[in-house]
Amino acid sequence: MASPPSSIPLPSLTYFQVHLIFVIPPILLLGYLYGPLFGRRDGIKVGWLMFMATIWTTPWDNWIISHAAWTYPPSSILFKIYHVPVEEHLFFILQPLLVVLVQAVAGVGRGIPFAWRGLPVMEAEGGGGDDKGVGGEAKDEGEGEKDDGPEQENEDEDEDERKKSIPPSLSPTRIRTPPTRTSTSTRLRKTTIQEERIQTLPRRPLAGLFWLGVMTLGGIGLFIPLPILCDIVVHPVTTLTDPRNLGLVARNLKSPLQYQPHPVEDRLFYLSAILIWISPVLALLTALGAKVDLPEDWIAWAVGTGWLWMVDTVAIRAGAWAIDTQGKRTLGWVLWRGLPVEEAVFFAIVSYLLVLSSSLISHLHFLLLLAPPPTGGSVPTPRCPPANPIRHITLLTRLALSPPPIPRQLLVSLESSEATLKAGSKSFSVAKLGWGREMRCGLIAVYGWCRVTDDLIDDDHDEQGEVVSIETKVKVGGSDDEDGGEGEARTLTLKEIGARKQRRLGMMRRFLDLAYDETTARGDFRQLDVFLDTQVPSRAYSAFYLFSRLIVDLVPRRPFDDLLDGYQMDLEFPDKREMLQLTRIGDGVETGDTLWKRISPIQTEADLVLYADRVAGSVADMIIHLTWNVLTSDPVTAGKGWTLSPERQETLGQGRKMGQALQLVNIARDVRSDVEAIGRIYIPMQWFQTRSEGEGKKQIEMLAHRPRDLEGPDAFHAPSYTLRMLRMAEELKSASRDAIADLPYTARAGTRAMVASYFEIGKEVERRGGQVPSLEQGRLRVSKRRRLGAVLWSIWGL
Ligand SMILES: CC(C)=CCC/C(C)=C/CC/C(C)=C/CC/C(C)=C/COP(=O)(O)OP(=O)(O)O
Repeated sequence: MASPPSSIPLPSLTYFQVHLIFVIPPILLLGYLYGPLFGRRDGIKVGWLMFMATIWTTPWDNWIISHAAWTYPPSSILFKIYHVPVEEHLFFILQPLLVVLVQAVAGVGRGIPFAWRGLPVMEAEGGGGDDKGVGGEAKDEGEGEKDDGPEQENEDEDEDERKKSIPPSLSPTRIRTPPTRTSTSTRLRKTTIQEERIQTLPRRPLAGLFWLGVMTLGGIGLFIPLPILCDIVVHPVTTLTDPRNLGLVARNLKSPLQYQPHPVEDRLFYLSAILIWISPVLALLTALGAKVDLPEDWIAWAVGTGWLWMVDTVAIRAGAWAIDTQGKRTLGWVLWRGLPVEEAVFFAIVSYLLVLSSSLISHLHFLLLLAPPPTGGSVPTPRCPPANPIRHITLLTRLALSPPPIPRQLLVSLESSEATLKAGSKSFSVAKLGWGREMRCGLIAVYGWCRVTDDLIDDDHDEQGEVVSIETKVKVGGSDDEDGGEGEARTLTLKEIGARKQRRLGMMRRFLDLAYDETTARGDFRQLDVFLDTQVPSRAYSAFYLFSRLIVDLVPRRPFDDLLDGYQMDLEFPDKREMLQLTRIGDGVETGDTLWKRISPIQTEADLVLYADRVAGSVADMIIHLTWNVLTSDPVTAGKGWTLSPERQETLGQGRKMGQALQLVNIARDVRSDVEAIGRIYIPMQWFQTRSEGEGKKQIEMLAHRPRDLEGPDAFHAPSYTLRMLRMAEELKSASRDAIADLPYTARAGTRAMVASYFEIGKEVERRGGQVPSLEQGRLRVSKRRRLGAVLWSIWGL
């Protein structure tokens, strides 16, 4: 272990210079990187750790220095407060900042900030009116089935799809039980299982005891000097009865503050002092359940420890401070190049404590989001902890002392929704980097629901974008059928497919009714859970469940209704075959007003903006509500009727415009592929009508019937439409961009990232002169690298 200190001389450094050269620059760099995400939760966490480090360490540090375990050349320091140099006090503050920032940067993509798989499931409680999900009455189910029977029958084909689309590690998102004759009991059982709860912060008494043991060892090392300890091992009786030894130990035990080290040597002094000082805190935190178990925790520990070892080595060798290596107060062992073992232990164990505390605080912040403790009244605890540090810490302490168990399904749903989004939305998976953890979690819930509902309405195409619903075999029946049979394969007619979509839309509206129902708001999820179990297709289950448990308190219903109105507009388009007939204009069909109207519900630019507002302005609305409720102490709640101040109304309006802009970019990109895949033309009919006589008719015919023809006099001329749409998008974007500054600070980077990620598509369309590919030619894609570049650039406001 020991190696001789290197003989290469180092220029001498003062303590402050050590900070300036080695400690402050990495903090500034990490602070710059993480700054846009550094919010209230991080601020209070770091502030708390700095405060605790200062009050816990200052008396100890004074005591150690007064016993000369280390010393400072007078020329190395500015001044002392009692025994401790002011630069040392600065260290108490900088070290937590450094370690927490490394952990935050290393874990920036992390969703759930603790490992939970493998934790035991608590026993499901039965009965009760609150969030137990058990005992859904047969009556409720019967009613649900009566209303929605046909939908359920047709949804069974979804089960196979679900299995394909969800990564095996995350399956099952919904726990299925084998089909039985008595479907009611099956469903009740399913509901029971889904409410299994997990204590994510189980107490760790053994770990606590371990650290108490270490503390005891520290005590022994401190109060019984090493020479006496060695004598005890060799001659226990004589040593333990020697009055001189007993006198020294007894005196120190009696008045620890007047502690007298062994006059000649006390080589265990510094090491024991470290252990006795830090172990009680570690014992308390680990007993409460704190754990260092995620990769980023270990990265932060390793980087923090390694860096500070390096800094310490350099500082000692440059004479900024000196550790007693003569064997009076230390073991005199050197780990490497002049770093005493005690210093190595000190930095390793302090970094460990910091990582442990920091991950515990993140854990508590997350519990506050998923399961806020009741306030006593009917008002739920805000999901954003208070800005006032005392109230903030008090709330976290309350949670640490009685951590709420979390429904297992909530954690499963969060992970599976994130995985679905990762596979389904390129823009989102890159843009989410700009958001802090709690917001990202809300976004996954909101965005996941929008995504799966959109898929349920639009599932005319499969993963590869191939049309599957026209003239295709759709299996009806399956494992959930009453008779448990496999069901017969048969072809659904277009009419049936249309009717199925309408039923799904109806199902979504009924879901919103139940989710925002007063009973649910009071925490009684029974009716809702029966609905989830019986009416929601399996592949959509996680997203609906997540919505019901997380979103209802954070986002009002209105934007979701808007979204469904947008879907309704989608359903007003003719089906593909009809569209192809209607657009066979050249075959002698006259394009009277009614014909244009039958081709698309989007007749004018205003209709297009209305559509974009419903399907994407609404998403902006949801996100903005999330930011207010997750990131500020001034939440917008159901209790206050979701009322907004005029300033917030203005921001919301601007935000919706931004959503519209992003949707227009999306539509521009997909003008050809939408026609091929789902038979829809989102270009306002007016744009065709106002072209020269015959030209508009020809253009729409070309688009509908030969979307793959990119060039030639008879090809659809996409740029005249796509570039026009992009201009509209650009105008909306410029009008609303400044409003991003009115969002909460830590929402700005994420919003900019979203905008940048989606607008990269627009830039690509423009770069191609407005020409967009058809489905067969491959969807226009922006490489992940380019998106990432745009997102990172926008996050730092560059
Ligand atoms: C300006 C202010 C105050 C706020 C802005 C508020 C925000 C974040 C607006 C953005 C809202 C948003 C993300 C709308 C969705 C737009 C859209 C085109 C969605 C299509 O998404 P996907 O289908 O997932 O796209 P890809 O699959 O192509 O990635």
